[in-house]
Amino acid sequence: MAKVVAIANQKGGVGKTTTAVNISACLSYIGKKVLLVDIDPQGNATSGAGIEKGDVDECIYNLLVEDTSVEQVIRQSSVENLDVVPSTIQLSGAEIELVSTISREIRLKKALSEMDDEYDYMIIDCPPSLGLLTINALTASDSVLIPVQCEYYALEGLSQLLNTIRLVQKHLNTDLEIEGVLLTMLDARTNLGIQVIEEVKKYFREKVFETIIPRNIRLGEAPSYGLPIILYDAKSKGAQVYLDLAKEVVTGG
Ligand SMILES: Nc1ncnc2c1ncn2[C@@H]1O[C@H](COP(=O)(O)OP(=O)(O)OP(=O)(O)O)[C@@H](O)[C@H]1O
Ligand SMILES: [Mg+2]
Repeated sequence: MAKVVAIANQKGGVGKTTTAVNISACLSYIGKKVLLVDIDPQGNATSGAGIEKGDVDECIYNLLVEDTSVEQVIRQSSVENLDVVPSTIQLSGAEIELVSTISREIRLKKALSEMDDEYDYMIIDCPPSLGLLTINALTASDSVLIPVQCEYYALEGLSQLLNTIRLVQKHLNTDLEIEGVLLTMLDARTNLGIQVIEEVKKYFREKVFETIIPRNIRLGEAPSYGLPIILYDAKSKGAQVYLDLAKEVVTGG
């Protein structure tokens, strides 16, 4: 049985995709079979995992809206043991098209359950919104990992996210848990970063991952080569911290 983890925060640019791609690659690196599911129309996780979006015929859109089987959509990535359900800009229309679809919130869950025995982990990269795509991700997941950027206003918007998680728990997925809160893009040279860490820990307590992701130039560069950090620069700080995070997730940290 695969463990399904959604990477979600409706705030843009907090490190969701960087985390989804790199935790997926690091889980594969330590021997797990992983499916990275891109449910963001921007398709950044797709290209970050080395898949050329222009070459994708059938993507997650077809799976959500047209009942295409997940097997038909899955692609191999540049990493051994890591497969991808790609997304393209086509998905941007899905939210509106799904509105009139029967069981619109459980489309992804149904599709992924077909592949449940094939993988150890499924990691879902969510878009920066709390619409039907993110609801589909939360409904399909066992847990949600929340990246929070170490900057001023870090906690802003999190109450809306927690509210959405509670609604999903109540109506669609009673078993959904919070995997943890991940602090990202820490600039250790500033006091602000330290303050944000304290603030987030005060609020989320033991739910905060021990691993903190620093700002690391190599992490920012890797996507333009279509490579996860563990392949782009295995010796970098970025590779080390995402490997630590993957281990924390596996051991239940
Ligand atoms: N730890 C890091 N160090 C340096 N750059 C980073 C780090 N994490 C993310 N970035 C860069 O910051 C930008 C935003 O990160 P990312 O795309 O992962 O965020 P996101 O939450 O997925 O954004 P969106 O909400 O648009 O989907 C990207 O250019 C990424 O390469
Ligand atoms: Mg993203």
